[in-house]
Amino acid sequence: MIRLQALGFSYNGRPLLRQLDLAIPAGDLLTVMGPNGSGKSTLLRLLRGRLQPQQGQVLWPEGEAHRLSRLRMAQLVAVVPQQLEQPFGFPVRELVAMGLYARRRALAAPGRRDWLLVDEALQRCDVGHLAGRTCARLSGGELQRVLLARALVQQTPVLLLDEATSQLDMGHRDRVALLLQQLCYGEGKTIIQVSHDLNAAAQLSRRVLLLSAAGQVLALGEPRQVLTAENIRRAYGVEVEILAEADSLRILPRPLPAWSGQSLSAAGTQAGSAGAGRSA
Ligand SMILES: Nc1ncnc2c1ncn2[C@@H]1O[C@H](COP(=O)(O)OP(=O)(O)OP(=O)(O)O)[C@@H](O)[C@H]1O
Repeated sequence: MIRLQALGFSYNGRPLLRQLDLAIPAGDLLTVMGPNGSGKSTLLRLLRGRLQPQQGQVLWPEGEAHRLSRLRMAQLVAVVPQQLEQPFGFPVRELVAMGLYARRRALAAPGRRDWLLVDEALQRCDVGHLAGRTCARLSGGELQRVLLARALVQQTPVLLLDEATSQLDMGHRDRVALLLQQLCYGEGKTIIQVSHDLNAAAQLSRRVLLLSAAGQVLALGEPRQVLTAENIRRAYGVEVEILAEADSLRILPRPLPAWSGQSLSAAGTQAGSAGAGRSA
């Protein structure tokens, strides 16, 4: 169980997350959603102790997140980032093997069992055929699957994904969605993901946390309770149609308005003006 208690955070005095209370039980599949700049990635950084809360706490069973060592945190949580900060010259198989280091005491070369683990993760993420390629030459979607494989090799109880499937084609997105469900519902991992994909969140998640543009909690709960037309309008300032059936929830965006010569500011489509809706 991870607990956020009255969590608050500001950048340069500009408040972002405020009074956030949240309990994340083991085995949760929580999707964090909200407009650009609402604090989703910041929340993930606070969760893994890379940022220190200015108010409140982020509590893991082992202690406050920002007080845990990097090694301890790497044994608890594997992160799939949006992208690599720098292009990597490593071969794919070696990058994935880096996920092993949180579990190994010495800097010894990986053994046979380690490489089996690496190859299994490569297969699960459908990047086995890329094992010998250089990371710097991968496409965006290929690299995202390689980074997911690295996270699997880390064998942590918790996975954090920051828009980790944003560059996948439809086929790979479905495949990774199934893999995430298997990891969570079949293998008991806790998954906390940031996503802009309302439909994937609706199908996959146990719970959704929807933030407002100002970084406050608009709604938290099961997808059906959170992903309502009203909440989506308040968060993003867009109109959607919700098709709710017994075993599925589909969110259909209304067609884009035709451009009729108005300026963007007059169209009022910015998420920052969430709640105002479209004036066009
Ligand atoms: N190091 C920083 N210093 C100052 N401001 C920052 C810093 N990092 C992020 N911000 C600002 O804080 C806000 C929240 O950023 P964050 O990356 O958490 O948003 P997000 O919800 O993940 O957005 P997106 O959907 O665009 O990925 C943004 O306005 C961003 O510009």
